[in-house]
Amino acid sequence: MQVRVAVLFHSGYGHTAKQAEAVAAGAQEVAGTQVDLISIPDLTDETWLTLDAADAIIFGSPTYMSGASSVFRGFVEATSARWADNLRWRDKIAAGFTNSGSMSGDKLNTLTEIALFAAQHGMVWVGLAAFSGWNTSAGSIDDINRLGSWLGAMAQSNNDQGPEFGPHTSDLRTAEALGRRVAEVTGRHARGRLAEPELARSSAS
Ligand SMILES: Cc1cc2nc3c(=O)[nH]c(=O)nc-3n(C[C@H](O)[C@H](O)[C@H](O)COP(=O)(O)O)c2cc1C
Repeated sequence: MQVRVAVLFHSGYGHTAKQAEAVAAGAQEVAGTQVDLISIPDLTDETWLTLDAADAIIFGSPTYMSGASSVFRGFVEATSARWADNLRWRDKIAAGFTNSGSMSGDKLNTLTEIALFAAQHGMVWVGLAAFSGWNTSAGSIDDINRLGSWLGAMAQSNNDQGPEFGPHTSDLRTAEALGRRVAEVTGRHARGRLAEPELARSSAS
């Protein structure tokens, strides 16, 4: 069966867009996954329907002033019509990613914002599930999850360099890992939902 994963993001200067492309590439590696990569300024009536049809949505925003960008927040508020429609996005898989200039830069707050937003929609949150890297004497800047996040994928891009130089390659591999994981979990979730009537029949008999 095919599952649909949408990657929905904002990027003011192109760095988070690169992270979003890596998330999408990771999801695309999982057989049976259709991936739609959607930038918030490009949202149309049609791409809103793509979000409605997705089995999973992975949300991404740069960290601006300790939280999601105002463009991303505008999108969050625009989803309230879906929320009011009896939680139209209930039970979709959700995940998140963010990128900022500093190693911390308070970007955990951005992921927390995104996770709470997904919870308000009744979505099912999927974290990174990858041990933190770069935190032992033998660790390396090239480790997966070098910034040590469980909630979602974090990336860092130098403030004085354009997106041709950042985010760091290990953060892009971490983003790919998030995309892969979400696609795999979404496949399992979708297959489980398909099997529900079958399971109900066998437990009733
Ligand atoms: C308005 C603004 C606020 C920012 N606030 C933070 C911040 O709180 N923490 C941080 O580490 N970097 C901060 N930055 C740096 C950005 O997160 C960083 O440049 C990032 O790579 C931008 O991603 P983008 O190119 O996708 O827009 C800020 C940048 C801008 C423009």
